[in-house]
Amino acid sequence: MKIIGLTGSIGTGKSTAARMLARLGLPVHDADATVHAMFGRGGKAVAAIDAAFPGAVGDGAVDRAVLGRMVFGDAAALKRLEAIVHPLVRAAEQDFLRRQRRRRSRAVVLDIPLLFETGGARRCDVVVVVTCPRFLQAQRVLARPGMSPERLAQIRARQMPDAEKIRRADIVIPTGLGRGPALRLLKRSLLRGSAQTRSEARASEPPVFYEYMRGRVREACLPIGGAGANAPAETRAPAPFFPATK
Ligand SMILES: CC(C)(COP(=O)(O)OP(=O)(O)OC[C@H]1O[C@@H](n2cnc3c(N)ncnc32)[C@H](O)[C@@H]1O)[C@@H](O)C(=O)NCCC(=O)NCCS
Ligand SMILES: Nc1ncnc2c1ncn2[C@@H]1O[C@H](COP(=O)(O)OP(=O)(O)OP(=O)(O)O)[C@@H](O)[C@H]1O
Repeated sequence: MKIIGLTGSIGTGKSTAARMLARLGLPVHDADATVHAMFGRGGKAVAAIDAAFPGAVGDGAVDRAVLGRMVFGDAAALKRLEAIVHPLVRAAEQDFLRRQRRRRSRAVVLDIPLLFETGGARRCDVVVVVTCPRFLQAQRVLARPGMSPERLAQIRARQMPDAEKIRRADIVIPTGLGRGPALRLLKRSLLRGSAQTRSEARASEPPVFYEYMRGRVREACLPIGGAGANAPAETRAPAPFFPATK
């Protein structure tokens, strides 16, 4: 059974890509969703979070907004949280892999935001990284309720830089070109990649990926507007702006 790792920085399009892959018939394990489930009422992590982060649990469930405020700006607190959560996520992932092996699935997807940071790439046959330009990432994330430029900066500081993820990737999927192109690229490279070794997957990548990895395509994205003069500077497209493929 081929294990396809799917990762990318905050707001770069992991969940969207994972949904596309699920619709294509691949079983997907979503690490974020696992965390969210174990934080719900009766969830496996609630008691441990209550003990370690007083005030983060209310009505029998973890309040993720409150917990997020406690940890994203505090490296030591985040480490304590990860020490509680990551082993539980890993156990759930192993259950998933066992179930899929029993069902004789040929390929599965592990959607893990911190795949590289936690050494998870070693467990995968192929690693797919989704990416989009920084300003577009900021537009997407800052459109979420409760998000602020400060929170985004804190989370970015806790994640491996995009350029390093792209360097380590076997397959890179730019998501700034829209859903159609992302889906086409996923189909083309992954459905083949799921039956391939890592080096074969690298060799079969369409040229745009190589260009992207060499830094020759500065921003693979369509000129999407939306960030007006009063929007935070980081959400504005850098000028001059070149659409993909140059
Ligand atoms: C702090 C928590 C409660 C905030 O929950 P909330 O629903 O507000 O945010 P969400 O989970 O959707 O994450 C928002 C963004 O932060 C990123 N993020 C989450 N945890 C981490 C982390 N430990 N390090 C870096 N980035 C992180 C996510 O990948 C996502 O891009 C939650 O993210 C959490 O429990 N994180 C620790 C567990 C963890 O490491 N999860 C990552 C997948 S295993
Ligand atoms: N290929 C794409 N084309 C256009 N928009 C996209 C694409 N992929 C993602 N988006 C948009 O970007 C936003 C973030 O996407 P998504 O939630 O999939 O990111 P994520 O990486 O899972 O985020 P997080 O790390 O916070 O969980 C969403 O509004 C989504 O609709």
